[in-house]
Amino acid sequence: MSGAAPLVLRHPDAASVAAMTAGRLLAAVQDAVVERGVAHVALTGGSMGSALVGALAEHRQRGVVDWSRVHVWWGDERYLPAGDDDRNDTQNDRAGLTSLGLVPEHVHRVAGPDTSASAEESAAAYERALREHGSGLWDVVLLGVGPDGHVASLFPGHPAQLRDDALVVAVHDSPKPPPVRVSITIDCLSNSRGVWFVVSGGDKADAVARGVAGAPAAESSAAQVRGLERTLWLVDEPAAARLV
Ligand SMILES: O=C(O)[C@H](O)[C@@H](O)[C@H](O)[C@H](O)COP(=O)(O)O
Repeated sequence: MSGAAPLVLRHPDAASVAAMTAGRLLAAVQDAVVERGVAHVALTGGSMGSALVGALAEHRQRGVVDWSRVHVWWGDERYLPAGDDDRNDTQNDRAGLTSLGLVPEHVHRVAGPDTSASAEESAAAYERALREHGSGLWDVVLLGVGPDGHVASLFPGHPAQLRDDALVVAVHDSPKPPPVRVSITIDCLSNSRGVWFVVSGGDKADAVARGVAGAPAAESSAAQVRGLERTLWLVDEPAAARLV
């Protein structure tokens, strides 16, 4: 398994994971903007994804970042109309994303059925946007982790999990509702300086242990993703319960 070995950072609870990750992300984004003039971050859905955005929006030091130079993307999106309550970007917006000072053109949203004919068409469009507006290397990819070890919309044992013929794929019959999604692939997620897993809750303890240990793909999508420079597992104590 190539990439940086996982580094586990334990926190007392979910709020602490979100707050500490927000501080780390501000620093990483500031470094990227100062060093390279731009930062590309892939956000995650789920409760920890929105908790992180909320912590960013409330962070007293959020103003240190020139947000006009930051591009945000989503590691996955539910294939639902723009503004739908169950979309990851809608939930992130409501958590405070739109208060950061991002340039709307740098907030790269996945097309839903209201602006695309299919999830496949939406995935192809998102891939084109990545190739055209991305930097070829993520600065930070943020990933929540499901109890089954899924990340983004890549589920162990699902046909889309190990697709390596595209950067972005359509996902049907998702075990986690809603059933149709668009997801960045494992290879593309791994093409990042940093991959940061943000995980809380005892129901994730097995998934965290398998992810950190490098379990096979049939048991863990998380274990297949590592950053080129850093792989961080930002977890609370309940989620760390099965770590040796
Ligand atoms: O679209 C999604 O559902 C998310 O991207 C998904 O991958 C999420 O990150 C995990 O299911 C963890 O979700 P929680 O943090 O809510 O447990």
